[in-house]
Amino acid sequence: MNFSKLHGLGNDFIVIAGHHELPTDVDQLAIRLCNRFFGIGADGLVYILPSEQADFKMRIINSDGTEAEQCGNAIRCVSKYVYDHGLIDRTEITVETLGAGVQQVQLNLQDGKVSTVRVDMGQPILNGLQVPTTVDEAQVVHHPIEVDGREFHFTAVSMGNPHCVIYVEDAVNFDLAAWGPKLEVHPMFPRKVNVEFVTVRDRAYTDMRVWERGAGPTLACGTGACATLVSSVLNGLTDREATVSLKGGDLFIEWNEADNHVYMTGPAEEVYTGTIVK
Ligand SMILES: N[C@H](CCC[C@H](N)C(=O)O)C(=O)O
Repeated sequence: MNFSKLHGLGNDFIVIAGHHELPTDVDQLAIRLCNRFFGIGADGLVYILPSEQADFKMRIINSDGTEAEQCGNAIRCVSKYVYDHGLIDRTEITVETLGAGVQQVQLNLQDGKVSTVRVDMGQPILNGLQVPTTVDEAQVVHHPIEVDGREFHFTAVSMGNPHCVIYVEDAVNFDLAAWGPKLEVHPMFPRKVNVEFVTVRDRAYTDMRVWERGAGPTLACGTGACATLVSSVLNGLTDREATVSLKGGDLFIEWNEADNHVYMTGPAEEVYTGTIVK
C-alpha cells in the first residue's frame, strides 16, 4: 500500500488515498504506522476517501488510534496532496470532515505546486455542553479547573474537535508534559480534550504550545490555533485577526464577524512517498 508523508508546520501525517473506506482495523494500523521507531512515524494517519457532498472526504486517526472529528493541519496536507498528485485541477476545493461538515479550501500555488492553503474552518462551537465539557453555560470563558492542586482558568472552544485554552506567563517554556496529559483526560471533558497553553504578545500575535488529544505534544495544531484566536477574542486579548506562533511555525487566523466563520492560512509540505510492506 502506497502512502505519502506530509506535514503542516511539523505536525506530520501519513496520507493514504485510493481507498473507498477505512480499513476495519484502522486504529491498530494508525498505532503501528505512527510509531516513530517501529513504523513510519507521524502524529496521525489520514485517509482521503470519496465523498457524496464534497470533492473529497478526510478521515484523521490520531497516533493513539482514536479518530478525530477535524484536523486543521491535515486538511491543508490533504488539499496539497490532491492537487499536486493530479486528483483535482481546481484551486478552490471542498473537503468533507467527520465533525465539522464540508469545508471550503483555497489553494495558493508556487511553481505549479500548492505552497499555502486557506481553509474556512467553519463556525466555532462555544456552548459548554456541545464542546463538550460538563459546564452547562452558553460560553465557557476563564472557567476554573484544578489538577493536582494547581488551579488554571480555561476557555472552551470546539472547531469540530474539543479545545481547552489556558493563558500562562510563558507558553514557549511551559512544562507541557507536566500538565497537558492531566488536563487531556480531566473529567470536565467527556471526550477528552486538546490543551493549548497561550501567551498573548500583542493584539495581533500570540505564542501557543499544544498538548493534543490522542497525540501528545505536537509542533503545531491548526484547530488549536483557531481555538486560541477565538478564545483570545472572547477574553478581550486580541483582535479578530492574529498570528498564532507555534513551535513549528506561524498560522494566520481570522474570525470573521460577518459570517462568524474562522479562517486559517498556513503551509503544507510533502516530504516523501513510500510503500508499506507490512
Ligand atoms: N488530536 C486532535 C486531532 C488533530 C488536530 C490537530 N493536529 C490540528 O492540526 O488541528 C484531536 O484528537 O482532536
